[in-house]
Amino acid sequence: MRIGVIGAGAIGGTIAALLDRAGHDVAITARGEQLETIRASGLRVSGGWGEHTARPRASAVLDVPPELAFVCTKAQDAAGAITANAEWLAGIPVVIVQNGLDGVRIAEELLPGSPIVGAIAVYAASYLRAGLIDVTAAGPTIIGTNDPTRRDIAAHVSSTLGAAMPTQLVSDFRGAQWSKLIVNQVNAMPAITGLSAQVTLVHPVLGRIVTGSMREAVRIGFATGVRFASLQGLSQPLLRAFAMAPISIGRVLPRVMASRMGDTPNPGSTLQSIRRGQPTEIDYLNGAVVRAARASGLTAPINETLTELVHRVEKSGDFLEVEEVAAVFRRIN
Ligand SMILES: NC(=O)C1=CN([C@@H]2O[C@H](COP(=O)(O)OP(=O)(O)OC[C@H]3O[C@@H](n4cnc5c(N)ncnc54)[C@H](OP(=O)(O)O)[C@@H]3O)[C@@H](O)[C@H]2O)C=CC1
Ligand SMILES: CC(C)(CO)C(=O)C(=O)O
Repeated sequence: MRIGVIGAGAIGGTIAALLDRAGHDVAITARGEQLETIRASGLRVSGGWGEHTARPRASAVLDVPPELAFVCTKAQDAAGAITANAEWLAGIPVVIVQNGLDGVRIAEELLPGSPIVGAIAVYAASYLRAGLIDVTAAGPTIIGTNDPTRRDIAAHVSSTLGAAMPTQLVSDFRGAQWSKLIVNQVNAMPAITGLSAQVTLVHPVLGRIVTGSMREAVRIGFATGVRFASLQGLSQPLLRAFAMAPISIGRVLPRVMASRMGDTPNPGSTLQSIRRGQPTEIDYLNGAVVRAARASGLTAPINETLTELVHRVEKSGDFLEVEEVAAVFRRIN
């Protein structure tokens, strides 16, 4: 099948390389050094699913019509990337592989004639340098749609991608997005401190703050009627217990999440953006929790503060020491 992958970073690069290995005719879009390198020496993926170097067709915007496309940019770049490729995306199934809550809705607004399918990566990948991606923890890609008339297209996407890497089809995509949003509470602290997700989750001070932000996000989800999907060890009953238990017991969950991440230090996709001097996706992660809270007349002070601190590091380029982070959170408690 002719498959377009828009944005060949950590996730798009993995999807493109593995679809190529599965025998598909893959065209990618990329920019700058990434585009030059992939054109010159291909796209190499290593780690969780083995080694493969793909030599996909590579351009700044698609220049051949795909039969299926994956949009794999960070949330803040998706609208621009979709608009730039709209000519070739019209009328074909478009899969939005993105964290946060808004990706599918925005794509549906931009591409009213295309069936949009949502995807959530439940694996971890690092964009090490141009043309080189490392899968640091393998896991499935969750595929779904909230539109019952699009379920057959979601199933088709799941079986196509499933021949290249593990997929899981879900009926409640919104519930899966919210569960992943809770997992993505692990992203902010590495971006603020420069430490790995594993280190921050088990850290006595930082891990307690992350536990607080996760509990805040879960409570807001419940208050706004979310039914959390079972994903990465999280489930509706577990999250209910997590939100209600004393924080000392709640601390167990981030520790379990850290152990599930394996030994390779996981910077998370947000710290990877900071390290490259790029804007982060934080307004679509902790920021999404803040917006959901406001829409229901609630507040999310921990998520709001984490969002502000990530923006501070984005601007200054300087990570915060643990004591500085602790002092900020003492002020809001
Ligand atoms: N990395 C991970 O482990 C995981 C990431 N995710 C999620 O997956 C999504 C993608 O993240 P990730 O792969 O890490 O992000 P990356 O930043 O590694 O990759 C995004 C790529 O999109 C490119 N891009 C942006 N705009 C355009 C455009 N208009 N045309 C062509 N290319 C473009 C970027 O290029 P440039 O560098 O030039 O900006 C970059 O190469 C995010 O929502 C993230 O939260 C989910 C689970 C795990
Ligand atoms: C869960 C995690 C941290 C995996 O890397 C992720 O989704 C991300 O990096 O955005």
